[in-house]
Amino acid sequence: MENVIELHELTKRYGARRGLAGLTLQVRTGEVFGFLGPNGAGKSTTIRLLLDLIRPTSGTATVLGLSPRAQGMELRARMGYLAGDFVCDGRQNVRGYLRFLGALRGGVPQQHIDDLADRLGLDQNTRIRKLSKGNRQKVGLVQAFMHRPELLVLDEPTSGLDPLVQQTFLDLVSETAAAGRTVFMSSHVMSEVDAVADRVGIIRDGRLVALDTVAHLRAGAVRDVDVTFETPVPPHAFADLPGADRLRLDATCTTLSGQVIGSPDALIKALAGYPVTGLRATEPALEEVFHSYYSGAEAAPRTSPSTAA
Ligand SMILES: Nc1ncnc2c1ncn2[C@@H]1O[C@H](COP(=O)(O)OP(=O)(O)OP(=O)(O)O)[C@@H](O)[C@H]1O
Repeated sequence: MENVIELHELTKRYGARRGLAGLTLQVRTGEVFGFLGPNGAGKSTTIRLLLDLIRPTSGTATVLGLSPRAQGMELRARMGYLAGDFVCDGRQNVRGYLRFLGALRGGVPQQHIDDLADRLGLDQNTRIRKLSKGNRQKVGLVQAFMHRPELLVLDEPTSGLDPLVQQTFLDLVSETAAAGRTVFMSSHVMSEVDAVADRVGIIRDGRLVALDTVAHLRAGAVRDVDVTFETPVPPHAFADLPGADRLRLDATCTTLSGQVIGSPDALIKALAGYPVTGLRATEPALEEVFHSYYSGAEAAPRTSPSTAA
């Protein structure tokens, strides 16, 4: 199966409100797909439609080759799901609750549960209602991963988790993908999507506004650079570089500063002809690329006030 999720012209209206407006999207087997978008964009609506928790107004969704509506039971056994508003029965302790869910899924080895709980730092002896928000979220993560499903659908999975646990979560996602399984996760945290996703879809007002590989998005991202030279370089030394209008040589011709879009390869090769004493380059600001989609602009490079070198 090439595509684990296939959405075709999926539309959901809530009365007069629009939840989704004709979403067409494919998620490939074995990829980590990051689903991004501002508040109210339609991420949770999409995810609920995948699980048949709500029904579309029109359009179709196919998950693992099955219909969420007609084959929901089979589908849920093969999926792991973490809801954005994960709630669980507060009376049980964590171990009892996870065992119960494992039994519902046809039996999950206790070792899987214990390993996940240990890695996430979740005490299974605590009563669920006594858990903090972050620890409840860990319960949600364990139950989503514990049966090693073919497809994980995670709605805002790191909400409430501290940075160390977030990193453990990212490791779990990477290991899942390495094992050939698929992860579809919504997120507001661009850095985590940047860290683990193969592809990113950005949704706004119920529509897909961008769909690309993270590598490709990064190729259009901006780096700030500063270079200092031991002796002055010719005033037009870098004027022929692609994007040279974003680079500025100072009056003494000993400092070059500005921005590079995408690969810095051409700049590095041009610098090799001169005595460089200092070089600073920031990580590509992928967040800016995302934000340009969020706010409605195309992913155009930001405009620069700098003058040509
Ligand atoms: N049960 C509902 N009744 C009415 N409108 C709804 C309902 N659920 C969602 N909506 C509307 O549908 C749109 C999409 O909401 P959705 O929850 O899918 O967005 P989201 O991208 O998950 O947002 P967030 O990041 O805030 O969780 C919003 O305008 C929201 O107000």
